[in-house]
Amino acid sequence: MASGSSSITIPEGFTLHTENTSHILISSKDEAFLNPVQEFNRDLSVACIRVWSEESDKDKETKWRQAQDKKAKREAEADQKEQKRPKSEGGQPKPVQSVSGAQGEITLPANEPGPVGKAKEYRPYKFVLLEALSATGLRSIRYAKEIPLVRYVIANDLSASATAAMKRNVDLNGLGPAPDSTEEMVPPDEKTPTRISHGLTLGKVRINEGDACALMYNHRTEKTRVDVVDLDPYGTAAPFIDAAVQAVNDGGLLCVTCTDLSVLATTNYPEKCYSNYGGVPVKAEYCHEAALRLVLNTLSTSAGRYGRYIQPLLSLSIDFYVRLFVRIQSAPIEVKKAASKTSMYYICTGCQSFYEQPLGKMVEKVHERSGSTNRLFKTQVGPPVPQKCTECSSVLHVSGPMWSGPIQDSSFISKVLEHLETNQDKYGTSTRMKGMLTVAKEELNSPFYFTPSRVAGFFHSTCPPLDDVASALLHAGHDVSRSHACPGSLKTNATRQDVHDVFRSWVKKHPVKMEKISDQSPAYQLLGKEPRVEANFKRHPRSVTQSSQVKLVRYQQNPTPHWGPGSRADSGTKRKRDDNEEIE
Ligand SMILES: C[S@@+](CC[C@H](N)C(=O)[O-])C[C@H]1O[C@@H](n2cnc3c(N)ncnc32)[C@H](O)[C@@H]1O
Ligand SMILES: [Zn+2]
Repeated sequence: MASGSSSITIPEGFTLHTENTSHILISSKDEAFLNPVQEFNRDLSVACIRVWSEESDKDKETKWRQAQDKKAKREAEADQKEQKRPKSEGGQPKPVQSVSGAQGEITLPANEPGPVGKAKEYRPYKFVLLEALSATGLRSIRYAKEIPLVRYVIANDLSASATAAMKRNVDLNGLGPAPDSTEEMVPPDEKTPTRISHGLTLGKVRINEGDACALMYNHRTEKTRVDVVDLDPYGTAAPFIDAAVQAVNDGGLLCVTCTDLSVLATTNYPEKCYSNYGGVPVKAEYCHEAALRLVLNTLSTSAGRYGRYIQPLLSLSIDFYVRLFVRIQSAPIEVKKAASKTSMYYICTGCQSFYEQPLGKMVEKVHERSGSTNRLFKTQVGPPVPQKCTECSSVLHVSGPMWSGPIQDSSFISKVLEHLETNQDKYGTSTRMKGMLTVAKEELNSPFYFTPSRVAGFFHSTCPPLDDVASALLHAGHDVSRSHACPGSLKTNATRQDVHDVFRSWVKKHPVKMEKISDQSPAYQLLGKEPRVEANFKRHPRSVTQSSQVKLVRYQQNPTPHWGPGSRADSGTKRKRDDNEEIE
């Protein structure tokens, strides 16, 4: 077992790569893909899955204790009844004792243990994780070593050379089958159905060679579902999403990477974005947030087909990819709400104002007599805007449909930050993790961010300081936050007209040379309107938040030769590189 790299013998033709707790051998034949730059993605995933597992274990323990208390109470009541029955009917009075449970003081027969005494102690819930596209197995190995509640990880890859590398790496880290194990297959009572377990090794990381979708479809029944699915493909995760949303247990976690940002975050390939994600991308500075919302829309609509819905916990746009963590649950009423969390957006080609067109709405009606709430699901009125932008009269483009609901869960993110606070030394990229998570935690969930410099560009004006713009919006009664997706950006629940009014007020104090502005230009239209209220630029106390103090490291400071999503390894699955998978 490799506890420290010094004790490892490196075979000829291999080099040792160490990331955090784990070591892998890299063959000179380039047989499995590894992108060292993705250490941040793997660190973040270890932390998020760990926090998710500890939180879901706490929930399970609470439910278990409540069930124990209920059971004890039921048994106590049954015994009391028994005592009251006349002896002639076989009633047996018993001496009694009192114990405290969550339900208060419970009276139990003295010779029977109460909830505490009886308690088979609560055993923490150990979970199963499936990494559908594992390559060298580094990610799976780290999960198995660094997340205490992991029962086992199923590490899968289609490529024979990748699974050979994985086997070597799993053994190197001491996570393979026990040396005395004679079994070759996982027993049938395990989560893995026997029909797919052929060739699946035993141990804490169990290797499967096969197609990711076939494996996940084999885990879609309630009995065979796993707790966490991780998709970290080349390019898009789209082909794997239908299978993945079915393979996750209720309350389980789905982690998704997509590196095809030239599809998701530019308008160079709208047709491809539509076929992969069922939505059309945005041409505006907030394209990275739109990319997250497009992927969430795919997850939501795919889950909805199976009576399931998504709860986004953390959605990050990082370097050349997006990484999302969503909880999957089953509940018909929540599935019905999905259309009202989905919108098309009309995006102005002149000033990037956006106009939201939700696809559905939910109307709640409280029944007068019973007080019960009836929920009705309706279509939406539209369009939300005339044919031209009401701010600058430019043409509008349609984008979406995409997810318009919350993209961050601040209470989940706070827990990940708490975990990080006491475990900073456990992650090589903890400074960057803290920065991104702090901004994401405070991020407003309403779309979309803007940068004062870009808006100033539309006005042909000087650029007001970020804090001045934030203060003006706060004084006007709006909320503001930063966005993790773009340094120097602001999010607000104010409309673009409100934001533009702030700039119109700014321009009154910092005049623009109108002689240089054509009367046909968007700037002329923007400047031609009077602000409805004069902005107050005095520093607002809430303009300085925790996240304003974070220097956002959006791009890796020293891009290495591995920068970018990388190309496929020279394996059995090698195919021509898809130009759309890399963002320039
Ligand atoms: C980007 S790499 C995975 C990197 C890995 N998750 C990590 O963190 O190092 C993608 C892997 O997916 C595998 N792959 C591609 N298509 C697949 C499929 N349909 N089923 C299973 N594996 C597949 C490739 O062989 C490759 O090893
Ligand atoms: Zn406009």
